[in-house]
Amino acid sequence: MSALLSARGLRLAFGGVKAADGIDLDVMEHEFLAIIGPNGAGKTTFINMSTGYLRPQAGSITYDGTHQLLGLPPRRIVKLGVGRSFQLPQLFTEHTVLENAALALAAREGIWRPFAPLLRPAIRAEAEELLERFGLLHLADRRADALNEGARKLADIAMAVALRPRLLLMDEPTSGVAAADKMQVVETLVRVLREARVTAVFVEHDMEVVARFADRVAVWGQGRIAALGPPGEILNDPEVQRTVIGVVPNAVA
Ligand SMILES: Nc1ncnc2c1ncn2[C@@H]1O[C@H](COP(=O)(O)OP(=O)(O)OP(=O)(O)O)[C@@H](O)[C@H]1O
Repeated sequence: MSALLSARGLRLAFGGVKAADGIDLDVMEHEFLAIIGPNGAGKTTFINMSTGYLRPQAGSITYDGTHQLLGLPPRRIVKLGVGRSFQLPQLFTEHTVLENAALALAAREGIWRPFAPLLRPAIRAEAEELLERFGLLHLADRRADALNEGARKLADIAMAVALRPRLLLMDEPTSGVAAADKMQVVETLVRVLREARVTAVFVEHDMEVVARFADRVAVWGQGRIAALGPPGEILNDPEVQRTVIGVVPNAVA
């Protein structure tokens, strides 16, 4: 496996707060890498720096061996194959799930006229196929603001997947999802992303989700990576259990 994303020496301070204090990280092609850590550790900042939403004061982020991401605007980074989802889903709430999917596909194709996408049979068919993969086809005609949080999160990630990313960075893909729905959402995500051979980085506070989803776990603490390794090792590390505030990790097989 080779590194798809390589971060080196990332530094970013907001006043006296060091949100990134020397981040070195390789994300390996096809892996699912979880980022865990206490509130304010700099997890979202790393995603924001990798996707063009924040520019570090020092360091580099190389994508696919050749592309230097720093300084590129978010849209260019998406075009290179780096997608993201946000903690709060970014759907067009007054549109249906099918319209949202079609709009994402149309954006990928450079079609920006509102409503036109669904008039194109090829886009409509691809939108339906996308929703089918995410188990959302039965909700195609539902307005996005009428979905429960689990479906909303999946629909949001479906829009990111519509852009055909090679690397997808997800900020808390299960936050706000009812406990009863959480594992179903995770199972769907794992299946779709594995099938599409997408490399995934995701920030997560639920250690059960991390144990189920991650190949490796990176522990963030005060802008630094405090530990990195397989979930069985990291989640059972007493130091990690102590420092990842408010989380008592379940035993991992
Ligand atoms: N745009 C900004 N301006 C000022 N301070 C910021 C900005 N973005 C982040 N910070 C600060 O940087 C630190 C790291 O924030 P970040 O959101 O990356 O943490 P996090 O680990 O994602 O936390 P959480 O788990 O609560 O989402 C925090 O102290 C935060 O207040």
